[in-house]
Amino acid sequence: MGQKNYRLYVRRFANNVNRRMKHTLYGSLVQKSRRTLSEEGAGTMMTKAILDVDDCAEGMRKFTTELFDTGVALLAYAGMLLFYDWRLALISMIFPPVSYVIAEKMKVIVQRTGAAYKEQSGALSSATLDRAANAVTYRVFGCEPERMAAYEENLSAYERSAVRANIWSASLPPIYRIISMAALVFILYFGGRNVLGQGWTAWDIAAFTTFISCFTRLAVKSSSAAKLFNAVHKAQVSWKRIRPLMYAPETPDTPETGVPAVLTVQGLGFAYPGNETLFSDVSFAARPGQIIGVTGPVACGKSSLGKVFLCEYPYRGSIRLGDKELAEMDERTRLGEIGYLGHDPELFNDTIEHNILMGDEGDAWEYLRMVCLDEEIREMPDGIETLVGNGGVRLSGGQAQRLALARTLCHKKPVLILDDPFSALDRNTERQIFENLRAYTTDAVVILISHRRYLFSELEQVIWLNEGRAVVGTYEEPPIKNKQGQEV
Ligand SMILES: Nc1ncnc2c1ncn2[C@@H]1O[C@H](COP(=O)(O)OP(=O)(O)OP(=O)(O)O)[C@@H](O)[C@H]1O
Repeated sequence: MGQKNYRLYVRRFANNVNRRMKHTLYGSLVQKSRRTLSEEGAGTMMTKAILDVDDCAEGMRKFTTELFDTGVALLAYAGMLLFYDWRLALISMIFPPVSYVIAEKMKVIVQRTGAAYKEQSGALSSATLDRAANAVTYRVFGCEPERMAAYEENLSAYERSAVRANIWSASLPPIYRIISMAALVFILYFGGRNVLGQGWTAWDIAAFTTFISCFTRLAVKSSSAAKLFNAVHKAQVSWKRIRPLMYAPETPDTPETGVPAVLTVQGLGFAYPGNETLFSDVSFAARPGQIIGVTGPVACGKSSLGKVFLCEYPYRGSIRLGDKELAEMDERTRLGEIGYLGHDPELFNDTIEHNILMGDEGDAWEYLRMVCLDEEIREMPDGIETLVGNGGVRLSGGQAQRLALARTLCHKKPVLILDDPFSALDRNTERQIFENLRAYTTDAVVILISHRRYLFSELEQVIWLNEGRAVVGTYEEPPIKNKQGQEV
């Protein structure tokens, strides 16, 4: 009973450790930049890291349980054997360590096949995510058979690596046990001689059977010790791999929102690392309540100008909020100053309400009204409790876009960067939301990036970007010309 409780507690403890480690892991993966995640392959990274956490927790559990079970029992059995016939005991006890040494040598193969299996398992997760996310595109463009073949290849590679890894990890323990048990041949021979009175010690049949029984238990126990070493070693290797990810996220969930201040941009220039300058010498100032338009031809750098405010890459010149330089703020302060809505609505698979409030208290309807989405949501059978699906797949493009805007407005910051928030909307809806936006952001600077300009005549300032140059003025000012002298 006590033994059962002990095991139960250890298992519970290991489960808690596993859960906490995964919590930390998700936290630290979420903190990684979008660049790192896409370079390393989010699916592969997640799968490998999760399997590593499982191995660590399992190694720890086995170590804690078996150390008590196996260690104490082994000592007791060894003592008994030595008591009955120390010479025969020493001969018999050579075999279990031999099986350890062999297990140690074979570990390389077990680990190599195990690592290959994890690698394939990660690749399969990425391929599955890719197929699920792009299924419609593949069907529409008729690439389904090729993608299917590529997926099948991944699946076969996964099966092969799983079989290989399992064969090694499942077939070796019985072999170790056979090696440990090989000592029985000696026990039968020398023990028989003891019973006949010709051996090292005088035994009766009871001593003989007790010796065999003790040795059998010792061999069985020592094979669990070999398994234990394997599990602990596996845990060590896994721990080494995930250790860099095992730090608690530094950024708290909800940074405090900064106070409204004048935004002053001076001589701003930007280039992606290793690329040519995208734009330079952008200067403007904006007071809370102003909406600044950013426009220009395709790929001129509009979105990049918006992302500069996220400080993912260094910029030239200066962006000041009040008297504070953006690049010099710590991450937490900056998150409290800058709100950002990119092209991708980045909705998560939860209810409409949760997608807006993101765990905060508040009335989500207020923001749904602001983005003219309230009536459509009211007509849905589950209303504000409707689950939007991964990435908002159960909503139309325009609904997803407005929902993302509602979320950004719900978490208003002194500077709001909105990258093409109206691209999927009709003109009337766009105008209505624009008016609501203006009324709601009297205490914030809004940077409105868009290639649709008919609302721009109502903006205080417009930044025209083209071929690396920027002109800051109003909508009425003549547009800048490109290198061929044509108007943009
Ligand atoms: N992460 C990046 N690394 C390197 N170059 C990039 C990166 N992101 C964008 N670019 C390049 O920067 C240029 C400007 O891209 P950006 O998305 O800012 O343009 P845009 O004006 O917003 O375009 P659109 O009107 O199509 O939305 C493009 O040539 C693009 O290829």
